[in-house]
Amino acid sequence: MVKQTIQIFARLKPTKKPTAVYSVDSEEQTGASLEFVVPRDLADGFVNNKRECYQFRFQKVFDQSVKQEEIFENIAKPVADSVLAGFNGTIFAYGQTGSGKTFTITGGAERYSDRGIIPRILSYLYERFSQDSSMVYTTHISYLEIYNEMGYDLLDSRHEASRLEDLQKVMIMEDPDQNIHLRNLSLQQTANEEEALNFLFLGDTNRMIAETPMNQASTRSHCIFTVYLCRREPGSATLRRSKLHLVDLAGSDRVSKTGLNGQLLTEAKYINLSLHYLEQVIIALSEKNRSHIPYRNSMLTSVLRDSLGGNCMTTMIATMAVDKRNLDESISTCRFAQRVALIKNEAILNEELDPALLIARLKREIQSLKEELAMVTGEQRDDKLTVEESQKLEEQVRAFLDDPDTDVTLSLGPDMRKIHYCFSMLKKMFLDKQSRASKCSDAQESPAATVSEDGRTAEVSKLKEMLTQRDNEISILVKMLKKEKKRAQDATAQLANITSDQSLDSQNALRLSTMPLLTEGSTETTSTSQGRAIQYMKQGLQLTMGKQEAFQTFIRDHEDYLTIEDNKNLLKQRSAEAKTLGAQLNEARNRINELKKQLEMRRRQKAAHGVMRNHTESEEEVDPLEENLCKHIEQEKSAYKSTIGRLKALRTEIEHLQLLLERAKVKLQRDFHKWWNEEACSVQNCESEATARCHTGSPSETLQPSSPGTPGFGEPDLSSTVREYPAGRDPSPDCSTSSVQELRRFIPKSTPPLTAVPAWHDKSLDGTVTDLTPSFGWRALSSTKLTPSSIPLTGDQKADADILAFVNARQNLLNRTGPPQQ
Ligand SMILES: Nc1ncnc2c1ncn2[C@@H]1O[C@H](COP(=O)(O)OP(=O)(O)OP(=O)(O)O)[C@@H](O)[C@H]1O
Repeated sequence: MVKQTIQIFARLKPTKKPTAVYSVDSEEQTGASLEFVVPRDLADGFVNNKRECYQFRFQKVFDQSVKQEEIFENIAKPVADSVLAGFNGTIFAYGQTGSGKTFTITGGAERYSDRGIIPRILSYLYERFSQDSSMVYTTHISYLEIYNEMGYDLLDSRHEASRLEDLQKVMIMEDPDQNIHLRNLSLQQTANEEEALNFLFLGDTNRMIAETPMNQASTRSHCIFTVYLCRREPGSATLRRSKLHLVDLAGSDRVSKTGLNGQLLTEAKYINLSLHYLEQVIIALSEKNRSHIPYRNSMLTSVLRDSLGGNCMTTMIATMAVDKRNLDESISTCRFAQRVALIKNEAILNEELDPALLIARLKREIQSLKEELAMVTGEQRDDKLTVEESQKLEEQVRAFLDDPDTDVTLSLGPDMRKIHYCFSMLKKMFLDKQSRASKCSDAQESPAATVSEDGRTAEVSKLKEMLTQRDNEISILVKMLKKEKKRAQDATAQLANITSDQSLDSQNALRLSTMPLLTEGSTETTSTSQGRAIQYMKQGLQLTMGKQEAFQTFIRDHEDYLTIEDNKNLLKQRSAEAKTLGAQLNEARNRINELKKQLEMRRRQKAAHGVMRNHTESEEEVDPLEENLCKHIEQEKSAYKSTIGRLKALRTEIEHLQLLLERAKVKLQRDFHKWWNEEACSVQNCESEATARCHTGSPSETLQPSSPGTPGFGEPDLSSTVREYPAGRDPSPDCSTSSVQELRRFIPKSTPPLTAVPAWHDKSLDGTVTDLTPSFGWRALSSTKLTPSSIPLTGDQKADADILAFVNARQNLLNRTGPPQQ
């Protein structure tokens, strides 16, 4: 890397006009200085009139008489040499219009000796190429014009024939490494000096020229002639690429002084703007600690990015006209150059490897290494393993995996092909195993095996419902158990209190006399409810064990239980009678048949005997045996008819009993269903009340009995109360169905109860007779003023006293509190 400030040179344009007072002090070692002396009377405007002497330092100052040859030798040739060495180089000319920039960079057209830097460098480069046969040089040329911030390719063949605005614009592209690339700028390869000069001529011809008042030969565009050089040693992959920018900038004249207008003023503004950005970049580069350099502000600075503060050895030629009238512009140019001189560049040798050559070299190296390896191992290796080698490796890998010894190794030798093959095999096996495992897990989580969330929820709610039902059943059964226990205790206590057989008989008599009988009214039910009950009975098998047990207990406590049992027994009895009658009938029929046979036999014997004797005589004779037989037959027939009549009546009675039983069963089921639901509601209410008490912080955690009107086993048993409480003390205003039913056990019906035997002759057979015991329902007791005479009594003294006491107590209570709600 070469660190170097931009080299600045000054070149003064020859003039025959009166010149400003200046002096050039050239010193070999430290460079040269250019000094302008400005008389006070001449100073005005731009020039600070307080100063008379302006001194500027340059690497070298080329006075008016210096020829192009010397410029090339001193300025261009060192740059060309560095480019040949592989560094980037830039030479740019800066100065006011007509100061000799183009003359310096390109040269004058009049004399061959006026050739400028470009043709001389081209000539020099090709000369050097020819002198250095150890290297292969390749050159390309581009010629870019920047006009009004637009880039044009001066080597475009269409340039001459087209207007400037119709030409394709050169675009600036920037890669991620911030390297600038110019799209639409042609790179022309030139094999020799002549080709290169032809392109230079083409570009110069195409160069946009517009006349201005200041200088008719002046250009208002920036032109960059670039030579791309590639140097390579034959057979070597190393390349050295370098480029040389030769830049002819537009005139640096101040717009105010040039007096331009219209289109030219616009151009001047662009030129000045472009140069202004160039100045900014140069100022930024010359200042220390400036991190941002505004290269992107203009196309010129973007293209010259490498040349200004980058990887380049840059040289500036400040061209000046030393006429008195151009003194201020010359001083301005010198000041600009002084800033440029502060910019440091870091040029590096642009050496790189040719990929194609590198590949070829590596291939050769691989081949030689293979040959060496074959010599050492004694075996020739191909790129791929043979089939036998692959199979052998697979066996080795399987043996390695199957070996339970964890320290086992897989010996493959120094052959990388085998190592790679084994690794790829292991990876494949691993991936296969992974994929199998994922398939298995997918199968386990298949939709068929997954119960849907909805299904689960429904199942859970169903189970919860069943759980609640079982809880209710358990609660009801527990209550029933308690009740049964209490009854048993009461019964035991009562038995203990009974002292005489008479009282025991009285109790039994009372029990029997108050036994409710199955009446037609009690079986009253609508067809709908009956249908439901029958349906319910049909579903009896579906009852839970707890409910079935409750049902059995309920039946035992039901008011119709004894009636049903009596009717059942009666039915059995009648069935047995019918069976007996049937047997009697059969026997009578047999006897009659037997008698008929005997009679027939006797008559045949008589007939046979009559044939032998006088027929008429025989007819007149009366046979006492025959008469006796006929008489017996008649008697048997009569008895037979009588038995048939009895059997028919019995069958009718049996059918009626069956009907009664069927109705009783229906009623029983209906009552049980109703009772069960009420009990379930009661349990739930108790639980919710207990929960509410818990939540409200009630001190009582005990489950309270059901409220009046709500049936439940927690209530006092009315039947036992009636027996145990003295007259006039009504234990409870309970109006529940169970209480009424209990009451019915102890109160006889207002009309004689229909016993099973006479009932089947009654018109209740058609089932239209209404309940014959309504006056003993709760409504009758609560709303009717009963007198002892209107109350049907049992005849038993103690039972009747209990009934009257209960009725009076109930009536007294009602008088105080009013009738209870149904
Ligand atoms: N050193 C020199 N020796 C002889 N002639 C010169 C010299 N420098 C410039 N000239 C002449 O001066 C005239 C103007 O020069 P040139 O065109 O090079 O100026 P310029 O700075 O390029 O102007 P512009 O800014 O307009 O391009 C030309 O005719 C050129 O031949």
